[in-house]
Amino acid sequence: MSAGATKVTSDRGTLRRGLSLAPEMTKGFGWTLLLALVATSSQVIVPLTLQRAIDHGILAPGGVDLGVVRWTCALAALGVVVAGVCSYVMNVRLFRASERGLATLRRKAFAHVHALSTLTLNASRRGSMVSRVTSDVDQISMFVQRGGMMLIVSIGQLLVATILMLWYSGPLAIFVWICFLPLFFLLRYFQRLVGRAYAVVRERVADMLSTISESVAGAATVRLFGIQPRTQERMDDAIEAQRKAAIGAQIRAVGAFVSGQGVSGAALILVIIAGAWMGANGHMTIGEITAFVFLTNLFTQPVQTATEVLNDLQNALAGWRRVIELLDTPLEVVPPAQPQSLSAGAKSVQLDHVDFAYSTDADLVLRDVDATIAPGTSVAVVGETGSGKSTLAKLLTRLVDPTSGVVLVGGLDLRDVDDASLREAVAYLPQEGFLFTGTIADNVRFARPDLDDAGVERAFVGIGCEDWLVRQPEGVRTEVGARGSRLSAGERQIVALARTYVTDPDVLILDEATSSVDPSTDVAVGRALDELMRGRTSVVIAHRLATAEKADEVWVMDAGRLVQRGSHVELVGADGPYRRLHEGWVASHAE
Ligand SMILES: Nc1ncnc2c1ncn2[C@@H]1O[C@H](COP(=O)(O)OP(=O)(O)OP(=O)(O)O)[C@@H](O)[C@H]1O
Repeated sequence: MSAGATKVTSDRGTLRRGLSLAPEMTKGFGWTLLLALVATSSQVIVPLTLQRAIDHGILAPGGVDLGVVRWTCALAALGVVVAGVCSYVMNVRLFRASERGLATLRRKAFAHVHALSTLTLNASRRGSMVSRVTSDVDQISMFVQRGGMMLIVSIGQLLVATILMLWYSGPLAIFVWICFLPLFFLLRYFQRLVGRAYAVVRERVADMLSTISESVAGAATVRLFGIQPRTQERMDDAIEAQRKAAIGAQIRAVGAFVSGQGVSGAALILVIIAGAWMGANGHMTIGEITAFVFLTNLFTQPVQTATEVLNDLQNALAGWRRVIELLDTPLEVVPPAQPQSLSAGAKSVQLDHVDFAYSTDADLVLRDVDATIAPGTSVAVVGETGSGKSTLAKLLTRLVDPTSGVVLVGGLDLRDVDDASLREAVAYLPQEGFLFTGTIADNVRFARPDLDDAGVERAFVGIGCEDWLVRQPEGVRTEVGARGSRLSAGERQIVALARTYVTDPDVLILDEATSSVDPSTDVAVGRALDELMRGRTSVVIAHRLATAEKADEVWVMDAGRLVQRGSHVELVGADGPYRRLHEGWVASHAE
């Protein structure tokens, strides 16, 4: 997606911003950190007690002191239990906090997708949006739940191990650090390398999901046109690109991990050699050397872990960046600062010298459209394909805002109207009413959740389609299938019309269906439309002669301009584009 307004580039910036978007993730973090520290500190009790047990118990000057061995073992056991309990509680807390935070992030991302205008949604591929809300957030969750916790423990472990190593032997502790210093630089290098590789992976995953969702949504078209091989090829390419990117990133990550392991092993050997030398020269006791080897292990673990965490972290950062980019995509239709509500009752609709272009560098698709519709009257908008009819409908429903000029409903500039009030007062019916999986009643109820089955039935009576409803196998409880696939196009329209009817809007904007439906359904749809439009201010993008004839006024659009307006009878009588359009309609009917 190209529309990221604020580019967050630095890892730290991304992390800070990401966490601020999901504050639940860091809520109570202090306690979690404390638990991590207690767990880590308890772990180091083992090498400490081991040293005591060897030096003051087993190798005690006066012979084996079983008392010391006993209490040191008991202390070690206590350390292990405390470490286990703290680690358990810490994990649960971390898991809860991260899941809450991720849910918020998903919700925010999803809400933003809905708030984005249809333009942005068209421009950036929907699959990419889906991947931002799903798999990108999953990557963040993997890091926060696994890597994040490991990182906290590791840092604590590194600190505690260093302090204790310094306590036992300053020179040997410094020696261990010197052995690991090259690894820290190597890790920085790998971090950059792995980071870039994972950014590519996230993009490839998004591409793949886009391709999959498009192929699934267009499955029928693919089959009808026999383009399975081409579609399969596109899918294969997307999957292959994702596979290659993932392997490339994994190879780099494994490189980082193996370097960590190599350096850790080498350091341990060097410590044993150096320890043995120091022991031989009387600088350290056997117990201290043993404890030191344990501590070195405690030190190397986090360093190795860091290489693994790096993997998750880079993947998560790449995901986080994409989620942030989505959230930073500016809304084209900005909510009003001081929202106003539309008053109840019939409303006028006015276009005041409206120009519109789909983007700043595109040509105007509507030019100086200036007209008013009186409350309760109907307008049929006609014109050649591409003349701007649907764009006009988008402006009237505020799916987009004018480039210049004003759209007013009930005397209010739509840009000042509260969204809920606008959706209540102005209903839009697209050519293909979108139905969700569920029953007919569920779909009608979306608009009015309080409605019972009888209320839904009344809606069908209201639009004159009760005969159609009784023919459905289970009445209002008939399942419509995914996206209404069990109903015909015309039947889907009937349900969509009933859904609009129950919202009782004051203004209706509808795009008349062009798809032909069987005659009886066609009659039912026509009747429903008439019922729905009765007494309401209506704008119909008309594709049929009958609709234009019935409307109080006809608007003729041509190349983005409103070139003619008047009643059907007036316009047919005048020499102009409408008459030509009308002749075309009549001719096509006569065929
Ligand atoms: N999302 C979009 N982005 C960019 N340009 C668009 C977009 N939608 C429509 N257009 C352009 O705007 C112009 C008007 O399109 P519009 O869909 O309003 O025409 P229409 O009269 O409704 O056509 P039809 O009768 O075929 O539906 C066309 O040139 C079209 O290419």
